[in-house]
Amino acid sequence: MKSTDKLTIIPPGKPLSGRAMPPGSKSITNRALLLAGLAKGTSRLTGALKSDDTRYMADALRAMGVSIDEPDDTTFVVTGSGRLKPPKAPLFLGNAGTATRFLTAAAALVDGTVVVDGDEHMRKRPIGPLVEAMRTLGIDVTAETGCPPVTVKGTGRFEADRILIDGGLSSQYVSALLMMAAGGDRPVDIELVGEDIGALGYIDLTTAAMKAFGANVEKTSPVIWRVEPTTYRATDFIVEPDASAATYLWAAEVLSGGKIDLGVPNDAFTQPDAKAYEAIAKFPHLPAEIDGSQMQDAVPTIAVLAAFNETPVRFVGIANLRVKECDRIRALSTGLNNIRGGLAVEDGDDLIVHSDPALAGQTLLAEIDSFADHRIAMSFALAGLKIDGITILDPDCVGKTFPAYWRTLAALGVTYQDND
Ligand SMILES: O=C(O)C1=C[C@@H](OP(=O)(O)O)[C@@H](O)[C@H](O)C1
Ligand SMILES: C=C(OP(=O)(O)O)C(=O)O
Repeated sequence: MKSTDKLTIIPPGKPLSGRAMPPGSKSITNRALLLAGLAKGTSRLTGALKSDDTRYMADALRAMGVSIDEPDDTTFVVTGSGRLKPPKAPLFLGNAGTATRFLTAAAALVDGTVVVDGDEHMRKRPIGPLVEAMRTLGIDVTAETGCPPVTVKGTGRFEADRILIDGGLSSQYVSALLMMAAGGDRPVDIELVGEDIGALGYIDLTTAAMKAFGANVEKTSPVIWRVEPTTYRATDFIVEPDASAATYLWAAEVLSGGKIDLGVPNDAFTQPDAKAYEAIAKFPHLPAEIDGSQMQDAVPTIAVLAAFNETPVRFVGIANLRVKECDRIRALSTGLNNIRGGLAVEDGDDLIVHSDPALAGQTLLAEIDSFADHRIAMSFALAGLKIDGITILDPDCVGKTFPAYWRTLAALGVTYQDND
């Protein structure tokens, strides 16, 4: 589809049915790219995601001396030398949280200076806890604003047998340190401090990927992981489909009353957002309270679905949605209230969606600000399946994780108004 600054969705008026595959997992692709880049030898990653976030990771690794070929749309062939080289210029990582956090820690394994930077949105996303934890290892690292840009002056080694990290704002700090730790010269215990961490399932994804690349990592208590200094071994690796992307298709299915074949069973995912299936399958009887803490990226999907539910839904455990690509709690309440005033209320860091099944079939002209956030654009497109007049601004932002999103909906029978 051609690039456009707005896209109006025409409600299909029929159940959406057919085959629609989500792309490869962003989270797993970016872990596998990094681990393959740190390994010595050639790794073949298949089923991988090609999108803005994975391109930023791949290009950053290329800038650090890793050779990466792309023989087709879902494969990366990665050849590392076993050591990342200092890049000649700052690494620009757009608004890719995974790439930014993972490479900040990995930069400690580089003998030289690495500047990790991103776009104006990334420059507002906190990285202070990760920077502080790295400093306690004697690594020279600075982030003046507590957000990128981050400057890491690595020596290629670090000395630590214990790292304390507060993962309350982002589990990615913990994942970043875990992946770095296998490149050390002695066993390291990584210990969570502070209150809650977000989705623990992302840590499991990290340790599973590390093991696949030959690392020896073990959970020795509910808050401690021990990582042995194995470095990484090149391997062939299959990336599973993206569970967060799957949530839009699951929601489109229940909203339209159709049958969408994702080509992968809903219980085959190892990613945290796969938990969303259970909630989505209850539509139009979603629970009165949904804890989003362990399936954070699925909350926008379920929140828009909740607008059409029989009864109101309160989303709890979602405070760190405020520091994602945008403040997602605000973006959701703004978009829902734009569709119909009073549809959503922010209560502290909870979001209450005052459901109204009668929204379906109405014409309500609403231009939805995506706030440059792929998940806001993709979620509100779901409202356009039922309400006539929903226009998504900046629809191209879906390129962050699901570049084929609009084409995928079109293949299921969704049409768009030509706004030109
Ligand atoms: O580790 C990962 O792959 C991710 C962790 C989550 O972020 P936080 O840990 O920042 O909550 C999630 O929102 C993000 O899309 C991907
Ligand atoms: C929060 C997200 O991304 P990241 O933190 O990787 O930028 C997301 O994809 O919803």
